Amino acid sequence: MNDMLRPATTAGITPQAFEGVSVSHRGQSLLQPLDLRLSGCRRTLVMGPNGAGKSLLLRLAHGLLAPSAGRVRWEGITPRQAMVFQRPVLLRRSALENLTYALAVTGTPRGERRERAREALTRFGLAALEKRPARVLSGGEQQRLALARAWLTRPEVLFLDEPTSALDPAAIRAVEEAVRDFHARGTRIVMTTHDLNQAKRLADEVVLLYGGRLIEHTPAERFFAAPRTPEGQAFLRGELVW
Ligand SMILES: Nc1ncnc2c1ncn2[C@@H]1O[C@H](COP(=O)(O)OP(=O)(O)OP(=O)(O)O)[C@@H](O)[C@H]1O
Repeated sequence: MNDMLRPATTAGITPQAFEGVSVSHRGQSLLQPLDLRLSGCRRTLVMGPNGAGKSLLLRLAHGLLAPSAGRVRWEGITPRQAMVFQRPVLLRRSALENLTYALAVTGTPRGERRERAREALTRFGLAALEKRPARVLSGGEQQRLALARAWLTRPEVLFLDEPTSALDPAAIRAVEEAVRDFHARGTRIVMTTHDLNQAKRLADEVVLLYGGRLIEHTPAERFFAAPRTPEGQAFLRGELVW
């Protein structure tokens, strides 16, 4: 079986460790030294006010940004990963071609690409739009296309950076449904959001950042019932602004 098509397994996703990781820029500290370990097939929701460092944390985790100090390492074989952004990065091609291209890059035989791409379009409610240029799709449609593309690569870990912040309620529901589907298929989810209710709906655990500091890494049930820290309590009351 082509390695890219190997099903993700819930048990064996390599843990990821942040060890003394910090980020600074021109002498200014953006992320203070933090230790964090993400493991298992969990849904980790990264929360915090604007500028807290959520996107930095995700970019570090996905290897898009190198830490200024410390290291981010996989405690074993680097898993298949995908990342979905607030504004999807799509090719200037049709919706279908965006997906067949992703399959080509990941080594899927030419003869299988169209059928698999069409299956994914159907799954994400985009079958009628396959010929439409991806760049003219609505925000919600583009996000679903980005999720369909990620779906095809069967990631073991999916990073999502504020994937719903520009979407209407129906599109938000569709993205949340997709996140649940990824997780049910055995994908670890690491996702940033501003939306407390969304975090309540989706999270197994919460990472709270504030002012570039890691404040809490807590099981969701405990966090939403009674956060350990004053910052966590203030955040839940809507009083932690920046
Ligand atoms: N390339 C960069 N150069 C300089 N400063 C940066 C850079 N990237 C991020 N920052 C700063 O680092 C801090 C954390 O940014 P980050 O984007 O991680 O915040 P965030 O928690 O995702 O915020 P938001 O909720 O507003 O998206 C911010 O003060 C931001 O201005």
